[in-house]
Amino acid sequence: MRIGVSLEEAQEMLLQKANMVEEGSVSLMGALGRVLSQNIRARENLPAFHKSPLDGYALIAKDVEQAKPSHPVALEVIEEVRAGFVPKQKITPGTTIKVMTGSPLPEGADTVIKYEDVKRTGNSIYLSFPLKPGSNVIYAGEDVKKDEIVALKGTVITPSLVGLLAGLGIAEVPVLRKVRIAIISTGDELIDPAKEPCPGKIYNSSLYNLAALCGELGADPIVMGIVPDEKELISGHIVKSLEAADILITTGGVSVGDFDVVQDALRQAGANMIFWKVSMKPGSPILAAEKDKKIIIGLSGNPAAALVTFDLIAVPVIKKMMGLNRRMPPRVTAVLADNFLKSSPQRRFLRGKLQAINGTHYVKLTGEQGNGILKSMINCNALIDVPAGSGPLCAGQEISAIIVGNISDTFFEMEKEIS
Ligand SMILES: Nc1nc2c(c(=O)[nH]1)N[C@H]1C(S)=C(S)[C@@H](COP(=O)(O)OP(=O)(O)OC[C@H]3O[C@@H](n4cnc5c(N)ncnc54)[C@H](O)[C@@H]3O)O[C@H]1N2
Ligand code: MOO
Repeated sequence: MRIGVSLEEAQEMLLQKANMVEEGSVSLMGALGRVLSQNIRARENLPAFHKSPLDGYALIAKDVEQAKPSHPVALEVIEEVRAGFVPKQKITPGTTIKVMTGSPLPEGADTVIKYEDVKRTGNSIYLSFPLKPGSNVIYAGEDVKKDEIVALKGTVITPSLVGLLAGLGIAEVPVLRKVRIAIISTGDELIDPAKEPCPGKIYNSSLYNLAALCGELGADPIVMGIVPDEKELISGHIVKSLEAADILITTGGVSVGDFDVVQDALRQAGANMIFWKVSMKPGSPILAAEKDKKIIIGLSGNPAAALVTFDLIAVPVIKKMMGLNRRMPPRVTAVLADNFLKSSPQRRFLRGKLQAINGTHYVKLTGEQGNGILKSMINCNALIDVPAGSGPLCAGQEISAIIVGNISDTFFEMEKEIS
């Protein structure tokens, strides 16, 4: 076991060990938010056939090249075709077919003119101006060409992709199975928020917060509940969790107190320790272990510390298991909007809100920064990365921040394929 690693070493060690879950498929209606396990290639052109974008008449442009108001050109209407039906006849010189918006372009036609621009008398229409060949035609493959890759494996299925796949006639989508994440909260002091308050006890906030974060990521949280600070009990829950889940997250009991027994419980459960303690604040006592190729991350009990380390260390691991190409949170350079008067002997992450004001990125602190403060996690979308050895920070200075949560990270980086 390594004791006292950098954040980047911790991330790298766990990413190397994380395994992607298996591939499956899902029907298109349930595909939103899932991760593609294969590139999606169009089997057909979209649209599949040339069609009319107007209610009008399909014709051969050459037939009307001499049309003028003083010498209108007449064409014979030989058929009418509605959207959803195929013309039975072919257009030959001197003829036209009445079409509706979305109708297939009749064979032989190269142009469409709208109803309002012709005069109809009986079975004839009269045009008083010429049209360029190809006017008012939607061509087959104009949107997507047959065999074109429309979505990359390792990306999340968005509502617009669901729409595009439907347009391409793809009803079953290859995706990775949802990652199952077991969550255990350790601590004699914890009670569920549904229980009556009790002297000395506190409500278990982290379990709810972490389960919500797992759900937001697109994973399935398996809530194992509260386990008292007893090695045997925790060890039993670790074994049970790993039978049901792909990865286990615990909170509490990772420091040096008499009842911080998670490390012993992991050993008793047969897990091998990977690291303990990361040089950062908050969340430094975090530990990681492995059993049967499954990763266990023990977050510190302090709620904000647990959440910050979950974002920075657990999320990239979970994203790799989910099959996502982009695992690491994006980083931005921004201007600090507030003073932060404490020095930072150790590397520190401050909770902030990234905003763009008149084209400049600013990060405003979201409130008190104590390791148990929950309120400043609300509205936190960025963690300011304060290097070890920094003095007080002043409003207006340039800082580096890591984007967390569900701000679309496509905003920060171009998508590329990872094979
Ligand atoms: N002698 C030392 N004491 C501590 C050190 C140290 O280096 N030497 N490190 C401190 C730091 S830093 C942290 S962080 C904490 C981490 O401790 P644990 O991971 O063992 O966490 P607990 O003691 O179990 O809990 C800490 C705190 O958080 C509350 N808590 C725990 N779980 C939850 C939950 N699910 N929901 C809400 N609140 C929770 C718990 O009641 C404690 O107040 O250790 C320091 N101590
Ligand atoms: O990890 Mo603790 O939250 O550094 O104070």
